[in-house]
Amino acid sequence: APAARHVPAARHVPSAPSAAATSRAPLPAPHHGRLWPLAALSAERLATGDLVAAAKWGTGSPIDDPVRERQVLDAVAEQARQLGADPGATVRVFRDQIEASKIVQRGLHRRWAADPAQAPTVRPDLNEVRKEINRINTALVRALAASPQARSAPSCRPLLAVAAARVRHERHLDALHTVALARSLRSVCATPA
Ligand SMILES: C=C(O[C@@H]1C=C(C(=O)O)C=C[C@H]1O)C(=O)O
Repeated sequence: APAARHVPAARHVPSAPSAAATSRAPLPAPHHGRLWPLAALSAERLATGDLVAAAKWGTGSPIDDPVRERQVLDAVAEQARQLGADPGATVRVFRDQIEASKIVQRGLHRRWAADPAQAPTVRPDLNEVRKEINRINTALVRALAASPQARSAPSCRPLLAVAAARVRHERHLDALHTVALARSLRSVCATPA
């Protein structure tokens, strides 16, 4: 039939894709590969919560610092924009990251108040710890910007749960940090729970 000449051959023969058709085909998304850095970086960020808790312990400085939180959220929104990522989704994840850090800090302060022998004897410099947090924040924004498909896929929740479990074992997280890790990852998946 003459009309058939105008139809690309590859459409007629899907079982024999040309090299061009193969390169056009979307690669299977390495979803778990995109999600586990989010769990790993979240755990790394939570570990800084221990240092922040120690920096604030015995100083009278409150755990909640709304001015610093605003700076963090504004900075990550701007970084997301520069990467062409969704600033709203990025901010949602970081609100959870901040809540999770405060869960760790409150938990440790409770622990240290109940058993002063466990309290830290050296006080880290909060400004230095925040520089480290800023580095982790930037890495986390990049990991979020690299993972929109993995985060909107139906597989996001199970794969993220597997990644979090792996991180928990690798880092030997205690109950407090395990709860905080789950809190930190609450908004990572775009799909309903
Ligand atoms: C980590 C800190 O404690 C809290 C948690 C924050 C965060 O996770 O970025 C920011 C401010 C504080 O409310 C801090 O003071 O730096």
